[in-house]
Amino acid sequence: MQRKMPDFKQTKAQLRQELLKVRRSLESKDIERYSQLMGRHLFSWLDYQQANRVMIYLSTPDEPGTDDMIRHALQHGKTVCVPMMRAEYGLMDSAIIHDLADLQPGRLGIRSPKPERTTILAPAKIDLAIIPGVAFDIAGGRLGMGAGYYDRFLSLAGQAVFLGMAWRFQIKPTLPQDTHDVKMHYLLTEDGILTCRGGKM
Ligand SMILES: Nc1nc2c(c(=O)[nH]1)N(C=O)[C@@H](CNc1ccc(C(=O)N[C@@H](CCC(=O)O)C(=O)O)cc1)CN2
Ligand SMILES: Nc1ncnc2c1ncn2[C@@H]1O[C@H](COP(=O)(O)OP(=O)(O)OP(=O)(O)O)[C@@H](O)[C@H]1O
Repeated sequence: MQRKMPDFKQTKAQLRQELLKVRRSLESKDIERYSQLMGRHLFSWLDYQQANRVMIYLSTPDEPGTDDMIRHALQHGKTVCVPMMRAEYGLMDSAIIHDLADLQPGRLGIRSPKPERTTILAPAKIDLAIIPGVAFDIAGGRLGMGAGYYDRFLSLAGQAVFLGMAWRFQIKPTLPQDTHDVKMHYLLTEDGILTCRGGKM
């Protein structure tokens, strides 16, 4: 007999599986087009324009692409940092990069900064964090890959505006939430930027 997960965890796991299946079925030309639109929404947003230190996730092929955002932020003189997973599962740092060439293939199919090319930025110094998700809800709730990397990390980034970034179909009215789940202030999709209920104004 299969061991039963608690209901809550099971609901999250099931939802994660369903949404990832849809995400992985997207066509690359749509991914490219929608990612470009998302870039345009971001670049014209005041919170982005005013941010000096920006943390941007390193996209996998089925996620909204962030390479153009990284290039744009670097060209505009911002300090850009990216997630660097530690050897201990569930823990990560933010590493400053100067170029997309500072990256290499990493664990879990996610690119990672080359350690010799990067320095760590304290999470408390980040102004804006652009965060991936498997799903978000309109109150800012987030469902991630299920390892708790971002929940742990963002609890240390108290200064930052949290911008969740996902395809429109990943935004749900409500998601199951744990007490440790960190809430997004805004969501970015191909349709634009949405302010989360109870988020920073
Ligand atoms: N681009 C990106 N970077 C990110 C995240 C993310 O969602 N997207 N994360 C968000 O928190 C963290 C990584 N979290 C992850 C946790 C588990 C799995 C995972 O189990 N993946 C595979 C197994 C892959 C393998 O073992 O090779 C799976 O989907 O089955 C992936 C990422 C930090 N960096
Ligand atoms: N701040 C935290 N402190 C301690 N444990 C945590 C914290 N955040 C998450 N966890 C634990 O990590 C595991 C995964 O959490 P959860 O399902 O919320 O991950 P997620 O948000 O989907 O993943 P990720 O952030 O990697 O995308 C859970 O067992 C959870 O209890």
